[in-house]
Amino acid sequence: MHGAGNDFVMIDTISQRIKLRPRDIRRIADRRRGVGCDQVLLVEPPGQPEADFRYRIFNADGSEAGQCGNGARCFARFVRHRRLTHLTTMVVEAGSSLMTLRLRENHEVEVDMGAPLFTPADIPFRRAETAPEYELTAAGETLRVGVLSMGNPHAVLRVNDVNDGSLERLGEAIRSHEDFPEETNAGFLEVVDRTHVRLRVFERGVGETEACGSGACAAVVYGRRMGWLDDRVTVELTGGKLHIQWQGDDSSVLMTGPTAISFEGTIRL
Ligand SMILES: N[C@H](CCC[C@H](N)C(=O)O)C(=O)O
Repeated sequence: MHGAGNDFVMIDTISQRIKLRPRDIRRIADRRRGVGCDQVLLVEPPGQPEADFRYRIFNADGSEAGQCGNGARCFARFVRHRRLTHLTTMVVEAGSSLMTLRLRENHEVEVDMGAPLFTPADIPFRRAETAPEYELTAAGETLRVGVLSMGNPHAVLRVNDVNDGSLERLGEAIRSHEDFPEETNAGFLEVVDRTHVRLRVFERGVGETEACGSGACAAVVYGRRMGWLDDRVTVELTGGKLHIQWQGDDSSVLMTGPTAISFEGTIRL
C-alpha cells in the first residue's frame, strides 16, 4: 500500500499469528531481495478496551517508530478491505497514543493525530527549555529549526526552495545529530503562502521518502507557531498532497490524505 507515495507492507497479525524480528523487517523492506517498502506496518489486536486495533510501525532498517501518519490512513483502508472490521471510524493504538481514523470518500482517510508534544524530554531532544525554534549546528552549519513530536521526533528547517540541496547536504546530519538521543526525522519546509507549503522529509530509519504524514503535521505546527501559516494548510510533497488542520495550543492535529492498495500477496521468509 502507499499513502502519497510513502509505501508500506501491511501485515495482518490478527488472522495469522506471526513474530517478526528486525532482520525479517529488513528483508521484507529490501527493494531488491524482498518486497520493498519504506515501513512495515503490523495490524494487531488492541491492548486497551477503548481501541479497536493496535498498530505497530517498523522502518526499513528494522527500527520501531511511535507514529506513521501515512501508514495510519492505509491502516484504516486495509482493515476494511480485508474485512477485519465494518467500522468507518475506528480508534487505533500507536505507540503510547490513541488515534481516531475516519474513512472518507474516494479512499481518503482523516486521521486525528493527537496533540503535538513540545517538551524536549518528550521528543526526546537534548535541550533544557521548550522553544518554538532552536539553534542547531549540523554539517558545520548553524541552523534554526522547529523541534517537536507527533508521537515520533521531527526537526523542521525552513528553506527558500525544497530543491535547493539542503536535504541532500543536511538530512543525514540532522537525522543522526547527537542532540536527538533516538535520532529524528528531518523536514525541509518551503512556505509558498499562509495556506500552502512544499515539504521534503529525510526520515529516520529510511532516508528520503516521497511523503511523510507525521512530518507534514510537524511542519504545519512549526510554521503556525512561528506565525507563517494559518489553521488549514495544504502540504505538497513529492508523492502527493496532504491537508493538515491545527487550531494551536494542545489541540489535535488533523490530517487528511489519499490511500492506495498496490498489490496483495503472501510473503515467505
Ligand atoms: N520514519 C518515522 C516513521 C514513519 C513516519 C512517516 N512515514 C509518516 O508517514 O509519518 C520515524 O522513525 O519516526
